[in-house]
Formats: sequence, C-alpha cells, structure tokens
Amino acid sequence: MTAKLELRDLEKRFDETVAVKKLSLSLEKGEFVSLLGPSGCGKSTTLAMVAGFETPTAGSILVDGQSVEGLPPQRRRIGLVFQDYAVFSKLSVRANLAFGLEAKGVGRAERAKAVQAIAERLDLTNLLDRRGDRLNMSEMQRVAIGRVLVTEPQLVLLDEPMSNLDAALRASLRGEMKLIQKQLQQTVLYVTHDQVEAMSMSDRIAVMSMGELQQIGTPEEIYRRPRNRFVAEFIGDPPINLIACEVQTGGGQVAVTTAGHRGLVLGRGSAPAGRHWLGIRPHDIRIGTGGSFPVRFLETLGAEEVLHVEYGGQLLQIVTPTGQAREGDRVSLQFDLRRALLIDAGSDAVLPIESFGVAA
Ligand SMILES: Nc1ncnc2c1ncn2[C@@H]1O[C@H](COP(=O)(O)OP(=O)(O)OP(=O)(O)O)[C@@H](O)[C@H]1O
Repeated sequence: MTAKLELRDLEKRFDETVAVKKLSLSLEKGEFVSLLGPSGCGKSTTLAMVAGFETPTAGSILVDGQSVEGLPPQRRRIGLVFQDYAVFSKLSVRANLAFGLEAKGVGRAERAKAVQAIAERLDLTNLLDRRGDRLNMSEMQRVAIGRVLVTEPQLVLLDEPMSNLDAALRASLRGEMKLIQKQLQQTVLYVTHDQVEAMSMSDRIAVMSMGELQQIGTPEEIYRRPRNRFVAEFIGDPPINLIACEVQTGGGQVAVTTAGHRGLVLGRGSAPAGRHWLGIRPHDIRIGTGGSFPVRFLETLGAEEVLHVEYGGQLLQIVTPTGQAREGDRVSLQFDLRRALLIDAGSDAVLPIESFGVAA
C-alpha cells in the first residue's frame, strides 16, 4: 500500500557543506510532489536519505508515521526509478517486470500473477514477450515504472528520469506520466531541475535553493503567489520581469512608480517605502500602438513571440501572439496589476498586497 511520507527538520552535512538544511515537508498518500531547484540545491541528497543511501545528520524521516532510521535501503519498501528509464535490453518485458520479485525470492506462480496484473494496469499485456531493446521510449517508461510498482512499494522515488531525453520526447512522456500517476495513485517524490516537468506533473512542488526549502505549494500557487524573489524568478519561462520601482503608501493603498509609469496602484496593504521590485510576468503585459517603448528584438516561439522591449534602461520580456509588433516599433505597455508582485529589495520577500482586481 502506498504511504504517507514526512520529513522533519531533515539535515545533511558533508564536512563544511550543508547539503540539506532543516527540511520539513510531508507527502499525503497518493500525492505526487516534485523537489525542484537548481543544480547543487540538495534534491538528490534528500532523495538519497529517503531511500536510505545517505544517513541524515539530523532530523527524521517517517513513513506512515514510523521512523525509518537505521533501516537499510532494501527494507524500506521504496521503488526507485533509474535515469533514462533504463530497462534490461536483452530481457523480455515479462522478465524485466519480474526482476524485482525474483530478487526478493517470490515464487514463480505468484510472480506471474503480479506481472500480469501490473501489465494490465500499465497497458503492457501485448508487449510481455518483446525484448527491452525493441521498445519505444513511451513503452520503456511504462516498463521502468511497472518494474518498480510490481514490488508494491510504499513510496516511489524518481531522480531526474527524463534528464537525457530530447525535448519532444520529454513532452509526450510528461503527459503519459501524469496519466499513469492519476490511475495508480502512488505517493511519488520526483526530483527535477526542470520547472516545466514539475509544473505539469505535480500535485505540489517543493522549491529548494542552497539546501533550504523555499516554498511548497500547488503549481498555480508557486507560479502566482511565490513567497520570495528566488521562487518568483526560478518559476516561469520566460522569467518574470523585475522592474525597479519606488513605493508610495497612503490610506492603506500601495502604489509604485517606475522608470516608465507613475502611480500604478497595486492594491490594499502596507509596504516599506523606498525602492523595491515590481514583478510582472511576460504574459501579463499588453502592448499597444503609439507608445514610447522601443521593441529591440523579438524571438518567435511559433504562435507566440517574445518581445524584448526597452523600458527605463532595462529590457522587458513580453509574450504576445505572433505578428503584433516588429523590431523597431515603439509600443505602449499596460501591466496587469492584479497579477503584479511587489518584492522587498532588502529581504527578497514578496509583500502581501491584496489586489483590487481579485476577489478575496
Ligand atoms: N557525497 C558528497 N560529499 C560531499 N559533498 C556532497 C556529496 N553529495 C552532495 N554533496 C554536496 O551537497 C550539495 C547538494 O548536492 P545534491 O547533489 O543533493 O544537489 P542536487 O540539487 O541534487 O544537484 P544535482 O541536480 O546537480 O545533482 C552540493 O553542494 C554537493 O556538492
């Protein structure tokens, strides 16, 4: 049965390096949570501690409320999915699926039954006699996951399983993975540095930086209500625009003035006066004709374009439908202030402002 996973103040030090710092988070039964962050932020070390390959320096790991301290990896009932969905190329799908059970000494009849059941759930019945090296990537993904699930793990851990695959393949495998997860309802901890992967597949995302958890939330929360500058900048492609602004407060209202606009009212709240950052995502800026901001260049994405527009000495990135502007045009800019963020330049925290445009 799939289980609940709790990490409490988990810490790992390697001599001077604090790889993971007081990490607390919990995964509900059946939840798909991604650990997302740049290289070296402590994702793999966290995974290795949960799997039992690394011993925590401090803190605890609980599976269904029971500490796993001291339990070797093979006694943790954890399913690990390897990089690139490696399967044994010379073995049949059936033998690949049976491998983990055989290693555990499960008898032939029981093995056959379990393999049949998992093959049915993952739509692999017609492929049971096919060799590993005759599978396409989507089939390999299912076999790699099936090989793990057949052992009835309490938790499934995946460490950058798609990292060496090309972009088109990753996109189609992401979709399939989501379907598999929906159907199987396993508790999954998925490690990735790829925000698109995390955003598209996860129930919740835990964003890490330099060993510390920055925020945990649904993809929507992480994208729309990041807690700090790191999360705001790490999530979103193209990245959020950060515009230097001067904050004015009064009557419970917060307004900002930037190099290109005066007195933009963000909403109700309080903010320290002075210079801070106004965060606006590239999809939340509209362009108009007859303005004063020059389009320096544009990148075509297909149906959309990214305009690079000069604004008070910096280049803003703006996503528009293709064909709305050309290089050298001068455009006006309208920010969707309901979706703007105000980021404290001192603490890097996103300041809580209740937008007038969004119902409470
Ligand atoms: N065995 C080790 N000995 C010493 N330092 C280590 C060891 N393993 C990891 N580290 C350090 O701990 C920090 C976190 O590494 P970790 O591999 O967990 O990060 P990551 O987010 O998974 O990055 P990547 O995606 O590059 O693997 C890094 O500074 C790394 O150099």
